[in-house]
Amino acid sequence: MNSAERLACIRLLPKAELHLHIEGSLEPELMFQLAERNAIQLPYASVDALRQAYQFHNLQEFLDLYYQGMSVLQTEQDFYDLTWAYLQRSAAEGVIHVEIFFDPQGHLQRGVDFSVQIEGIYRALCDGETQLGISFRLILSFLRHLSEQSAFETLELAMPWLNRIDGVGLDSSELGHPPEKFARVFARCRELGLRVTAHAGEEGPPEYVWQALDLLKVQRIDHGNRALEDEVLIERLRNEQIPLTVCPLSNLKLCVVEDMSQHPILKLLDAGLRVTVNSDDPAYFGGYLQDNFAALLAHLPITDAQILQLIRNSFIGSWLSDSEKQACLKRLEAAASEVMP
Ligand SMILES: Nc1ncnc2[nH]cnc12
Ligand SMILES: [Zn+2]
Repeated sequence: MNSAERLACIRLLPKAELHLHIEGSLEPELMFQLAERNAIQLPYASVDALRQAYQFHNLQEFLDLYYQGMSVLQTEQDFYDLTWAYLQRSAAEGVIHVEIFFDPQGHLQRGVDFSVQIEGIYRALCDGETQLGISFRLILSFLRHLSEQSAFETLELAMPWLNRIDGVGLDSSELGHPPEKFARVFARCRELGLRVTAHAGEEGPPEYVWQALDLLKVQRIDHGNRALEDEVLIERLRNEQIPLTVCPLSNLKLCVVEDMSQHPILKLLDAGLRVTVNSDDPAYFGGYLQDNFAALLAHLPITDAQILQLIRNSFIGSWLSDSEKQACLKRLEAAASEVMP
């Protein structure tokens, strides 16, 4: 099979996405529409001019535009439209389960209530479940460049909504904001029965991955690329089968890797780690899940068996119940035996 045929097969396989910032799925076209609807002036003349600006040399340069972009999200309907657009795209790519982050502090700082955010996102997720057959988990992500106190205040605001929130994450500027800064917040979240994950080892050193595991007691690591610099850490991740939510196009756009042919995903997989493929901020990084697989196929000697393992891992590493995982894996194997015999 050539790459186009293999990609067509991948599209037909049921998949899960575990690392997706809903604000990072805000396409320039929708950003302009929402800006007009809310009478907000964007500092770009056109959709094309905005897309042109998406050239980043590091995480911070991206984050500056990401926070600026989300300023158009004002009403419950805006959050609904954003989430619904992501779910429709994902359904078209064979995604059947999503675990998405939202960044409440990025909206609270602009005066948008927690209730506005979660009502819109959650209504779209429920519609996605009934109309598109996509199950979901929702993850509240704390911004690590803000204080521990701000994270605690955000958690307080989330308390009335905990029945809709499955877990918490940690994102934003990694360097200089080690996981240990949030050890007490995460301890409280775990006490509340929330699942926990954290971005670590994207730009930050292996030490941040250790801290995420030992101090935050995370069940997953978002990114984790730099774990490869520490053999003992790799052994720990392998022994405990900690899922890594790897994001190839994100890593390329943020210069975490120089070239897709140098992406460490196959090394991580060959080391026996529970690696998954994800799109992170697809509107900013050049594509959704399918585009990430396309990039891997185009630049790495990835086998069908490795592709299947990555997709299996997306269900195994998810926060679905064991019986839900088994059902998804069964669906995957049935589809695989038809399209990838
Ligand atoms: N890739 C990323 N790393 C850290 N914080 C983020 N927020 C949105 N995308 C992010
Ligand atoms: Zn991320």
